[in-house]
Amino acid sequence: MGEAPAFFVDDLQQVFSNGFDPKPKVSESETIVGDKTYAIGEAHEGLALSTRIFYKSTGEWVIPTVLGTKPEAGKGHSAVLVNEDRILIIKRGSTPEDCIWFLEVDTEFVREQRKILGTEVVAWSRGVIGDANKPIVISGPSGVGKGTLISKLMKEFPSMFGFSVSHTTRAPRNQEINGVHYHFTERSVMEKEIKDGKFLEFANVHGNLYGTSLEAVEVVADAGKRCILDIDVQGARSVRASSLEAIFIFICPPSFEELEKRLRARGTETEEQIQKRLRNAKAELEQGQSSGLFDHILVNDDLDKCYENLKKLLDLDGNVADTFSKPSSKLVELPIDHVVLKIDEKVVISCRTQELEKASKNLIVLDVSSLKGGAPGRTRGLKMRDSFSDVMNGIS
Ligand SMILES: Nc1nc2c(ncn2[C@@H]2O[C@H](COP(=O)(O)OP(=O)(O)O)[C@@H](O)[C@H]2O)c(=O)[nH]1
Ligand SMILES: Nc1ncnc2c1ncn2[C@@H]1O[C@H](COP(=O)(O)OP(=O)(O)O)[C@@H](O)[C@H]1O
Repeated sequence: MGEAPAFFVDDLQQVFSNGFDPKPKVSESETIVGDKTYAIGEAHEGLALSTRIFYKSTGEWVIPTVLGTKPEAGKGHSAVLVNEDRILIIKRGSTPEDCIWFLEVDTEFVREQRKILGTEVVAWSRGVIGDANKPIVISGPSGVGKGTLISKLMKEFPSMFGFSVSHTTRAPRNQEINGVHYHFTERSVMEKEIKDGKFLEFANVHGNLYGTSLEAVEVVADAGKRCILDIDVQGARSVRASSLEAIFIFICPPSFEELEKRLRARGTETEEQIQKRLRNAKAELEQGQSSGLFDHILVNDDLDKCYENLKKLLDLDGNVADTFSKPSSKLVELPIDHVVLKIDEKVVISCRTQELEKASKNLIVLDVSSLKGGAPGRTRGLKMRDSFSDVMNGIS
């Protein structure tokens, strides 16, 4: 049988009596991960959960850079370390959509961000039961028709898809709206935000800085929609290395001449900019088609045909209606009072009840063996069972 590595503490101020944090916490949990102790605190209902780390070897407290949307404090929480790389937070008496969170402390994404930022880093993501639809990354050379295809998809399925609005330092084109097509930004501002860990990925493209903020992806996920990212090949590579689990699609032109024709016909760039985009297109086409980075390659010759193929690979062919896809699996409803225990790959949540005979009916079992992705936004793949026999059958 297993261990209970996490505990729940009320009125903890006396535990941290070293003067580091004079403000009394409503509650705070501590989770030990190797040499570090992660203290997650709730000061007041509605405020974001706070995180600080105690280094046993040096006896120091450190405030990390916290990435992602933080959960709001409520009526306390339980914390349990899973897979050695993330802390599962179960909020007491919270709504089904808001009760399961992960604080990533040593995932690939966090390790990567630690290298980039040169600071201690943790990242929040919300736990999702089952496998919600993966985000879609679309890449391809300038002028190939990415924007056109994405617009068609968003127009036909407005409730299903949401566009990740990138930041860029390039000037807006005539029809482009700030906050809709891009967040048009000063380079110095964007560089500062990159340093502050606000970006999932960024790249220099055609002489300008482009990047996907964590928020851009989270806003779409929070609206319950499937996120579409229009980013270059370098960006696709960064996303592939991150823990955002996505489908990667590369769009090719039927020929280089046709690409040049489309770019000129669009009439949005100067001759110098067109030349730069065409030079870059050669490298992008080589990398996109040969790197194994992309799951699918689509040739955009006839627009309608290409659009049909895009829909086919997203399982949208046939009579798929534009419906808001609610998570199909059952959501967790937790009473305020519960106890959490980790047994192998299962987290058992025992909801307290007065009547002993009902005890077995008040167990919720979360299977954390196949978690996918993570920050930014969502950790998918949590499985849930809700009877005692399931626990016994699942754990030998
Ligand atoms: N890495 C990265 N690339 C981006 C991002 N947003 C846009 N891009 C890419 O930047 C390139 C230039 O985009 P844009 O200036 O809109 O020109 P267009 O491709 O000719 O329409 C395209 O390859 C986009 O896919 C982003 O957030 N990150
Ligand atoms: N299959 C196609 N055949 C002909 N023209 C196309 C096709 N797809 C897109 N276009 C046109 O090519 C130009 C570039 O398309 P756009 O969507 O802006 O490309 P991207 O976003 O990849 O830079 C636009 O003027 C668009 O109307």
